[in-house]
Amino acid sequence: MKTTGGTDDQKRRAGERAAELVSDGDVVGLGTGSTAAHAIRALGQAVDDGLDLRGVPTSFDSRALAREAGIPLRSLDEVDGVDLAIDGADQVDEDLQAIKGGGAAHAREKVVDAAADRFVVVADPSKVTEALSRPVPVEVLPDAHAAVERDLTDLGGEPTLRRAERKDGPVVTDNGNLLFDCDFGVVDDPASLATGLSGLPGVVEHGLFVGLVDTVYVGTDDDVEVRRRE
Ligand SMILES: O=C(CO)[C@H](O)[C@H](O)COP(=O)(O)O
Repeated sequence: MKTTGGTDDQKRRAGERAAELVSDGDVVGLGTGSTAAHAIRALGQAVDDGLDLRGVPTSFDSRALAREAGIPLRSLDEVDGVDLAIDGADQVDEDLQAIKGGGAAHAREKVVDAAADRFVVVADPSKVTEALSRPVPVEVLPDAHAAVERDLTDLGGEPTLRRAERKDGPVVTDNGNLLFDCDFGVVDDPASLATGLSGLPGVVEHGLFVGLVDTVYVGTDDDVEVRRRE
């Protein structure tokens, strides 16, 4: 369930500008998706030019891309901390609360992004909204999917099992789990919905990122707009 209302140029501007934040010696969380990919490629170029950094990938795809770009990689348990994480988002509101998981990678993304001293979202203008309203991705243990589906409905959502596009059957995440996209309409109180979702047995992780994002880089047609959490 990918959305991509913005242009590749807008995404590239955001990703490349965020990559400039990385300093020599940094450990960098490498996000997933088409916008974060621009940051990964720019970091690969910086490594080529002599920058010393280690990347912590958030998904199968970001690992493959970073490897191809020549970025030295580490897993989260091999580093003492993460200086900066750069990742995309499906929607981000005025308080820098975000919905992620369009690429089904939000569980690992949340672990890496939350571990970072600074978490920067890179986005195009189509991702910026007054209030979060996209369906929230919810990763679930396969054996629990029927029970979680009922619980999500009880929470006021309309869950849809995400199905694979080029295979019969559901999307299976990098962690071997299933995924619901759960429509809650406009999310008036993301923090309380996040608490409710985290409390459901069988839920591995949900795509609401509340209180985690420090800065958003929005690539426009000719510049990058920077939004910071107050
Ligand atoms: O959360 C994500 C993956 O799980 C992505 O960061 C999000 O879907 C944005 O992707 P893109 O930059 O391609 O629009």
